[in-house]
Amino acid sequence: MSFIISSVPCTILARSSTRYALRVPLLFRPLTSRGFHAKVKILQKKKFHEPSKPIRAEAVSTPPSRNSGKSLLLVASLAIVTTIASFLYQKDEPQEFIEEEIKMSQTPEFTTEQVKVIFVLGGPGAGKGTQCAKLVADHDFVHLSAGDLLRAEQAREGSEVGALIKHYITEGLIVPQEITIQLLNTAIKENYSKGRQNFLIDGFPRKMDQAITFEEIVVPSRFVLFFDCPESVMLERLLERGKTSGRDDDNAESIKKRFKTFEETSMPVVEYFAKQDKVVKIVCDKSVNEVYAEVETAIEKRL
Ligand SMILES: Nc1ncnc2c1ncn2[C@@H]1O[C@H](COP(=O)(O)OP(=O)(O)O)[C@@H](O)[C@H]1O
Ligand SMILES: O=c1ccn([C@@H]2O[C@H](COP(=O)(O)OP(=O)(O)O)[C@@H](O)[C@H]2O)c(=O)[nH]1
Repeated sequence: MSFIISSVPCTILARSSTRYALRVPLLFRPLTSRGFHAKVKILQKKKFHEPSKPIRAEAVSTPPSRNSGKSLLLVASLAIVTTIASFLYQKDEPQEFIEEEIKMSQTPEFTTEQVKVIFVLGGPGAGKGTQCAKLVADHDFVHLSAGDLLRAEQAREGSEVGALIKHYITEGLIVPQEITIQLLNTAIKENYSKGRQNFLIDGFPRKMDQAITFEEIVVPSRFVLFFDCPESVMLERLLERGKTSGRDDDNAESIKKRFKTFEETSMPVVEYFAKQDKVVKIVCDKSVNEVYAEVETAIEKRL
């Protein structure tokens, strides 16, 4: 098997860590696989548990007794061991996973003939879900909303990542790509096995790492529908949606955070695809049907 570590363009690779390049192929494993769970456990530890205090700190605060020569030696040894252990703990992956990851190739799971993906991007409340629903009603598309998949996983009984997802969504942050891409990849595979080939991937990718990883290991996208909408319009729509959506993040505080994340983290993704001439911009501050007319034209031209 060839040892291709990454085909990411150098400029992008330079911005990401080497460990990122090694990490990517974990996503080929099913949601229940050992590798995925190991990765998720690492994520949970990183986000929700402070590393335990080194024993050294407690030892120093205890005054040594007179015949404490041996104890001091023991404490010193423990301090060294603890420091080494905590250093190792901070390192993400156990070595065995890194080695396993390097061995896996990075050919996308599907060709662009097998699976046609349109990324649907735009700020929160821009109307992505509304337009996707209309496309599904009129055309042969599978609509995969990354947010819906994450919310379903969050609500799934026994999910090991439910709490983690809830935290990220409420804070308006982007859930680690390992989770989202795994969910999308599984959904695409399931639908492809039933003969479905056209996919609207709604609200994804929202971060550069997701964009690169998905195209490298799942399938390159055909093009991007980008819903361009003023924040004031999105805010009004989200607050209205919040009255009935039951979503944890359709409230003023979360919305503010989501806008910030969109500008800082997701707009660079739109710009990245725009440089590849893959973005069709849709002005969405119009009626649903007017927006839809533009969307249909774009689909006819680009798919
Ligand atoms: N063109 C539009 N004009 C007015 N309201 C809209 C329009 N498009 C969507 N909405 C409403 O705005 C809210 C957000 O739309 P939604 O499709 O859920 O956005 P997104 O998926 O981008 O977060 C929904 O309540 C929806 O009914
Ligand atoms: O690829 C994704 C898509 C969504 N989210 C999270 O899910 C939330 C809701 O996304 P969704 O697309 O459902 O709603 P929108 O904010 O576009 O209305 C986002 O704010 C993120 O916290 C994420 O982490 N990664």
